[in-house]
Amino acid sequence: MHIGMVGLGKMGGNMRQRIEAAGHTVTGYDTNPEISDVASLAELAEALPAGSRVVWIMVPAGAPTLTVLEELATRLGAGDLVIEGGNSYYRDDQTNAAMLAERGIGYIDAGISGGVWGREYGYGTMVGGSAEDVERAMPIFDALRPDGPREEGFVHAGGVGAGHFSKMVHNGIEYGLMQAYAEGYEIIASRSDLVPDVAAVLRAWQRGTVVRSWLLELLVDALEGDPGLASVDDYANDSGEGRWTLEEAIDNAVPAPTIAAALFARFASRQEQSPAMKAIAALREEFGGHAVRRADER
Ligand SMILES: O=C(CO)[C@H](O)[C@H](O)COP(=O)(O)O
Repeated sequence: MHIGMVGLGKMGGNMRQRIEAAGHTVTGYDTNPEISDVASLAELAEALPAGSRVVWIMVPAGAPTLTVLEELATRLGAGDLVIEGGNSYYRDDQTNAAMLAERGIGYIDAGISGGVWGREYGYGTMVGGSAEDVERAMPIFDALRPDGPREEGFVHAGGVGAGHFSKMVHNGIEYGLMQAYAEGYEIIASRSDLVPDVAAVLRAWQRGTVVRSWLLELLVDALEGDPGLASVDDYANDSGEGRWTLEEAIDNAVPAPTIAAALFARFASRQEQSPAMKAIAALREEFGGHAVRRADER
């Protein structure tokens, strides 16, 4: 197949290489002219066969994705297909698909997991859209997914939105798993008098144990590269998927305390001081006369 790829950053650029390694042709567009094959989205559309163009969008979620979609709506036409591969909110997919459908342009939302390692190991791929559109793009999905049985690295999860919905929940789980490993790491590290090499314990968990996983391997790699994670600040950002997962849990009255705690722990990491903990310390003093550590005693 010959497809267009919009966004050639660390995800799109690597995905392009994996698609090409499988024998397909990719014409790429990026706002960075040094890595772009064409100068504009208009040129990208011209480089592909009209009426059967497939264009994969791999740019940051939100405004950048919407900007590309709005321009592609004017550059593509009936019979063409857009695959949106960023971490977009699944309800936005439904709006975007309706906007493109008015022009006869198909739409697939693709949740992609694999990070910077995906080029080598393949990308776990979750898609939403019509059976016809998904079938048409299947050679590309097959190129991207990990080697092995298709159903263990790819799913056509449902209609438009189902791919990004599945990826959103995947990322919510990611929050909870990372938080559990991080807390376990801190508890072991707090007893360096008893266990002097925390990384050795985590490394030993990589085989045979019930908590072995790729995230655990990555944590061991990080600790081996930077013992004690000395160069990393204790500040954790989030890109929105954990929040959306929790909004969905609330809307459907699904208890999700682990994912909620993991998200709130990230919020706490961004505070220099905690107004809530100040209030707790002040209240303990008010009702019980309990000692308060003053701000200048830090
Ligand atoms: O999709 C991913 C991994 O599966 C991204 O790395 C993820 O979006 C990072 O999310 P956050 O910034 O919220 O931790």
